[in-house]
Amino acid sequence: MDTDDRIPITLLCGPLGAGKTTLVNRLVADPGDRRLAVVLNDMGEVNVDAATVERETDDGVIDLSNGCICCRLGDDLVGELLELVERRDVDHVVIEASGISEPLPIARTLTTPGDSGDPTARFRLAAVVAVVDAYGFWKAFDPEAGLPASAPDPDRPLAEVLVDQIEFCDSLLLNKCDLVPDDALDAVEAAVRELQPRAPIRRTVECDVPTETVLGDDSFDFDAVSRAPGWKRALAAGRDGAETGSGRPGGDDHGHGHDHDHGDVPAAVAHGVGSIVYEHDRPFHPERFAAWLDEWDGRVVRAKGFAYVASRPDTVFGLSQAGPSLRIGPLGEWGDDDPETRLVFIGRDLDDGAIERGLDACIVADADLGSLPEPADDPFPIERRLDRD
Ligand SMILES: Nc1nc2c(ncn2[C@@H]2O[C@H](COP(=O)(O)OP(=O)(O)OP(=O)(O)O)[C@@H](O)[C@H]2O)c(=O)[nH]1
Repeated sequence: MDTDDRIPITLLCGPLGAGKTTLVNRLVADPGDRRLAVVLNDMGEVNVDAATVERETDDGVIDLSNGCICCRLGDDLVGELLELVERRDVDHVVIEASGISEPLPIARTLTTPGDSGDPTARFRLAAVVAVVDAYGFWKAFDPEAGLPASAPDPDRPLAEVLVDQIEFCDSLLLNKCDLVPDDALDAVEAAVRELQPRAPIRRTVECDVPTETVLGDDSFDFDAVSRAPGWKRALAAGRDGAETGSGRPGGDDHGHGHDHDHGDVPAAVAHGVGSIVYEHDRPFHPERFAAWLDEWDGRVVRAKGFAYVASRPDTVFGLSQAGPSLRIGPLGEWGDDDPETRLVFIGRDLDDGAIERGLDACIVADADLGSLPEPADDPFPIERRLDRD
C-alpha cells in the first residue's frame, strides 16, 4: 500500500511556446478530484500566463516571474511551495517552468534540502513532463525540412536547452502535431526517441491528453532519468559492445539491456535516425580536430562526449552540440582514468564511415609529436554557432 502522503509535484518543461500553458489550462479545468495548485515561472516581469490561469484556480497560483527557476529562483520556489501548503489545502502541484529552464536543476531543488527548507518533507516529485513543439523541433534541427510555410516561425536560439528538456523527462508530449505533415512527424518522433529512449512519447494537438496521463504519472526516479539520455546509452553501449575499432554505427542496438520499447527501433531505422559512437585511445591533434569541428556535418542533431587532445594530455575536454550550437572546453583532469576519446553523434542519415574517417585523420601521428601547439596556443575552448544552411 502506498503510504507516502507527501504532495506530488508534476514538473512541466519545454521550450518557449511549446504549449505548456495550454496544458496547464487543461489540467486546471479538469483536475479530477485533486485540489490543484500551479506555479508559473515566466522570464518577463508580467506573467501573462498567471493572469489567465489564476482566474481558474482562485488562490492556487504562485507567480514566479522575472527570472528562471532553474538558476536563480530555486530557493524562492521551495519557500513559496512550503508557504502555499500552509495557507491552502493542496493535494497536487503543477510547476510550469519557463521555456529556458533546464529541468535537472529544478528536479534537484525539489529533491534536496536547501536554505528555504526541506521540500522532501512535504513534497515528492512525481514526474517531469516535457512539452515539445514538433514543428519547432524539426525547424531547429533540420533547416531543410519541407514544413508548411504558413506555420509560425518559432524562435530557436536555445537548442541546447531544448535537448536538455527532451533528455531529462519521464514522459513527453510531442505537441503541435497539426503543423507537421505525417511523414515528417514520424521522422521528428524518431529523432526525439533517439535523444530520449526511456520516456513514453505522445503526439498531441493543443496538448489534448487525459488529465490522468499527466497528473497520474508517478514515474520520477532521479537515477533512471539521469541515465536515460540517448547519448549516455549510446556511449555505454559503445563501451560494452562487442564491436571494436573506432566509429561504430548505433541506432539499432543502442538500447542493449535497457528498458525501452524495442518496437521503436524500426521507426528510427525507417527515418534514418541513428547514433554513432567514436572511441579512440590516442589523442587528437588539436588543430586538425578543431578544423574537423569546423566542417560539422549538419545532419548531426546531438553530439556529446569527451575528447583526448594531445596538446593537453591531462585535460578531459567535454564536447556538447545540440542543433546549431557547439561547445568544447576543459571539464577537468583524467586523474586515474585512462585518457580516451568517446563521442556520440545522433542524427539523421549519418555517414558513419565519413565521421569515422574524418576523426581518424585527426588522431595524432608520431610525426606530429614534435610540432604540437603549446596548450596556450591550441584552439580550445571553442563555442560557436554552426552554420547549418
Ligand atoms: N497550431 C497549434 N498551436 C498550438 C498548439 N498548442 C498550443 N498552441 C498555441 O501555441 C501558442 C503557445 O502556447 P502556450 O501554451 O502559451 O505555450 P507555452 O509553452 O506555455 O509558452 P511559454 O509560456 O511562452 O513558454 C498559443 O498561441 C497556443 O494557442 C497546437 O497543438 N497546435
